[in-house]
Amino acid sequence: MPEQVLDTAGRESFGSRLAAAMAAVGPLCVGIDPHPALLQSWGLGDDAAGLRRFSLTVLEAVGSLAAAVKPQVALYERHGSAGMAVLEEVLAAAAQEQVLTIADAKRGDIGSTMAAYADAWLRDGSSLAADSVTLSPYLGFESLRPALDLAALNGRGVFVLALTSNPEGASVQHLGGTDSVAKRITEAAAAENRRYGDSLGSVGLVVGATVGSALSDLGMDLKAMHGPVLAPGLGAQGATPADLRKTFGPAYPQVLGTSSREILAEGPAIRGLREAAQRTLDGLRGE
Ligand SMILES: O=c1ccn([C@@H]2O[C@H](COP(=O)(O)O)[C@@H](O)[C@H]2O)c(=O)[nH]1
Repeated sequence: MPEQVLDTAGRESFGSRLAAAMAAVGPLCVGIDPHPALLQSWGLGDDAAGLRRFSLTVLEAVGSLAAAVKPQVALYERHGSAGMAVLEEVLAAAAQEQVLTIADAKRGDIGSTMAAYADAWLRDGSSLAADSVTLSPYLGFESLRPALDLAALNGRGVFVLALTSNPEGASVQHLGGTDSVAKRITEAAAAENRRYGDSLGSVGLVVGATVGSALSDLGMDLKAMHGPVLAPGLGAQGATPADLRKTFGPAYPQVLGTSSREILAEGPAIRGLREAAQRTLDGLRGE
């Protein structure tokens, strides 16, 4: 088992909890993305009741096969307050079942507003509190400080966008060549993770499974970043577990592969969802 690391307030850090979950279960995160087309194919309404049934079914099916689940916040938000109430229930149900959560909210703003986002997603007692949240560093990595500090205080974590899985991301993230925007974000995350020594830090990055040779082209050292790497792009976006191993090389042990639509398309049967998640997990484990 990985070494247990404590955060500022003396609780087990997010990085330590995630490392333990990845060691116990494997490097799979399942995305909970209740797209309208999926709700329809599951025979559910595109409404709060449909969202609730969809999300709790996914959790029941894959909770024991996933180191974490990642609800896509936008797909709850499009239902307004009723959708956000369902998201609160899903986050609470995952916590009850001791499945780690990554709220895929991609928040980012000036520091004073960022503090409010941090309160929503990372503060004890918030109805939306998750184990971790995705953040956008477009206003500058340091603008994320309120979330970085609150996460470190509360045993929670963040995943900062570095190299996203969509082809358009390169037009911003690759700028600067060997001193690229993405490399600067990676270095800033590495600096945050120094407090955790050689253990997995609580400041992770999002790097798409689809980025090909970008890591070596841009000279990005994810191993030295010492944090978890959330890698979307498996399945529906075309990447395979073998691509992940090739793309991440020596940093592969830090990588949490995440897949949504490819697995979700096998619902609503619990068995279909579980088999799809198991196939992805086997691929990620190299079995
Ligand atoms: O670079 C990124 C960052 C986040 N995502 C999110 O991950 C899932 C992927 O869903 P699939 O159905 O497996 O394609 C989705 O919620 C995205 O918003 C990403 O794809 N790429």
